Amino acid sequence: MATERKKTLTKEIVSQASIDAFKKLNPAVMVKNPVMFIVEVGTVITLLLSIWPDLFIVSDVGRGYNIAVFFILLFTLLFANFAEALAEGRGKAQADTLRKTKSETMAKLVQKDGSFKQVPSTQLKKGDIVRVDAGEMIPTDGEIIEGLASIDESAITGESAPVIKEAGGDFSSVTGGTRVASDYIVVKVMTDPGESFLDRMISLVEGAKRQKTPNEIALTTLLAVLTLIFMIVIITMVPMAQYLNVQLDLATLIALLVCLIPTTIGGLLSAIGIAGMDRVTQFNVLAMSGKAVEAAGDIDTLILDKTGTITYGNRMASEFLPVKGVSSKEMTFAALKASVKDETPEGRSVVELAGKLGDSWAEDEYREADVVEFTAETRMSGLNLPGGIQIRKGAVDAIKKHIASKGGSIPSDLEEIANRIAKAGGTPLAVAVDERIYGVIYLKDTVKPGLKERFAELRAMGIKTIMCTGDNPLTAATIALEAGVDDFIAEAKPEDKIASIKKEQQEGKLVAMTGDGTNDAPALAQADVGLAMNSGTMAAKEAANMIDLDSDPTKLLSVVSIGKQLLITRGALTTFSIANDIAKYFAIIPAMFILAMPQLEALNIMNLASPKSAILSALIFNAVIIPLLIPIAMKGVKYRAMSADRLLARNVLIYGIGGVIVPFIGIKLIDLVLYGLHIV
Ligand SMILES: Nc1ncnc2c1ncn2[C@@H]1O[C@H](COP(=O)(O)OP(=O)(O)OP(=O)(O)O)[C@@H](O)[C@H]1O
Ligand SMILES: [K+]
Ligand SMILES: [Mg+2]
Repeated sequence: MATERKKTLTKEIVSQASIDAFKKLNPAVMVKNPVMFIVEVGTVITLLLSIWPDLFIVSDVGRGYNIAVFFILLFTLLFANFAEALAEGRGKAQADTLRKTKSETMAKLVQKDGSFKQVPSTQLKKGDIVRVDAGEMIPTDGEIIEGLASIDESAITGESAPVIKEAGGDFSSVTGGTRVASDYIVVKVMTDPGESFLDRMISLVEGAKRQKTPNEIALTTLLAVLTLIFMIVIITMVPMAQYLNVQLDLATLIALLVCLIPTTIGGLLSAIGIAGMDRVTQFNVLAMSGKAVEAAGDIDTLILDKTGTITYGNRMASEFLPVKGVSSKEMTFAALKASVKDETPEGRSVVELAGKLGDSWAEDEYREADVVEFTAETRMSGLNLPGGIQIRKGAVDAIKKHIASKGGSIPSDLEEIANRIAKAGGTPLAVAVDERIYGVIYLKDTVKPGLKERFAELRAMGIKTIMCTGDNPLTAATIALEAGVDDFIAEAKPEDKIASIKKEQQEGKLVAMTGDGTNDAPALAQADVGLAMNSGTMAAKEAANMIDLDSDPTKLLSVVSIGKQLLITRGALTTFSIANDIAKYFAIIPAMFILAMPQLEALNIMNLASPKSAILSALIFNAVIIPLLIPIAMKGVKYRAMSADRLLARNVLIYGIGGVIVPFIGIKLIDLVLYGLHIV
């Protein structure tokens, strides 16, 4: 499981990011980031001043100073753009690989008369029927309507072991770009050109449609307001300086402004978000939005579907258990009759087991029968024969109700047999012909390994796990115990799954849901974080805002950590950035005004070489801190499982106090170097 894709930063990614850093200087792109846009405006003005030093007002600072400020500002912009481009780089590289998978294939379109016509895969529309044989690539997304095959999904999941897919049930969806390894399948196309899973995956990993999350928008607004406030502060300094007879030329004012506005977080903000999304992808989880990843960081409750999520979901008939007074043979035949037209994997497994026990059926006998298909609502399936005979199998309580409504009696040992199966974690299905119950089918399923430990970790993070299943309470209790969830809800219909999510949400909790079935789709859509298993149905995958390519429900643990890490990283670097700006203020102002106001000497703890040196040193520090923080922005601040309050206190301490101290040291060092080299 959990195959972590190891794709580190390659030389190509770094060199591409260097080129992109220049491309991103385009003001139309830049304007989306107000803080850095102000820096860009300042850069342009200092460029003009480098050419015509007296363009706006007569100044005696000299061309060299203007040129120095211009270059430092330009590098500030390039460093910020580089951070963003680097964060985007891995996704872009991955998108290129996926695009190769998408290369044009020919598909065998099934015609009305049953013959095939070769058409390019890009021309397939919703509703088309195609046949795919062993060795061929599945041309686009769809659902298997005939056949059973092993599918190599490595192109998408990176997992080399093939998976079995078959018509009917929760394992019938196939993805374009994967390959049929053995046998053949007939597939009904479910997406129009350009809307396939692979298309969505490509635009996701390359961040083409990346939207700012509400948190990011709020922070961007805050940063813009801070920028405005600092602009006012700088403008009011002009009359003050005039009064004190201190010369404040334009380049100095721009440099001061850039030092004071939150350029560090302004420059790294989008890189932090993109890197967070990318880290989720490295865990083989596709997140449809950054908002979902952030929500994962704050999840209180996790609701899980049982079959196909906690268990593997290949519920197979393993035994037929007749009630008293019914022979084994009669029971087997009743189970077979109830399942001959049931196309779900459960139904087919009953037919298979009956076959092994020597029973078979004649197609003709059931030609006229009405099929009663299984639904999660009725929790029954079966046949209505022409003579009026009703054959049913289904959840024991559902069959009991059905029999009671027909005036039949319940065999005395039914409960005991069903409970025995349920206590072993199996699913009992009662079988009835008209008003008589014949016995119970024992459906076996296997719990996925390693869940208990992972659920315990979620518990340590303060996340409650609830299993929600359509199965009976006894089976649910057994599986819940085996899997180690905190709580369970049994005999749940699709609307009960939604209701349980809404209930938690109304208590102000953020809810995650993992599921795989079509009946989970509404709940996946309702949850704040909906994680669909890749093994599941198309409907589930479409409703969810995340898909786990490894179909491992505990993957949510990793997503939660990444979400928390993303929120913490953003908070930590914002704290650091603002603390930095305040420190810079105290470094520069005394140095600038010391000659005019010797009383400031007490504040001049840095003792910088000259006002110019103070400004240039602060500006250089302001620029280089961005690339120095890129690793933290990309990797994220390490998340430790501790209470939110303690975590906050810890980060304010490290990044707040660090943010004040680091610039003092950094600026002093740069000042010493500039002075030592006789630059200022
Ligand atoms: N083919 C079938 N025919 C008749 N009854 C079935 C069939 N498959 C399942 N059932 C019964 O219906 C119940 C609900 O099945 P379903 O697969 O919808 O569960 P669910 O709501 O998805 O929950 P989970 O997947 O967690 O078990 C099962 O527990 C079983 O008793
Ligand atoms: K700054
Ligand atoms: Mg299910």
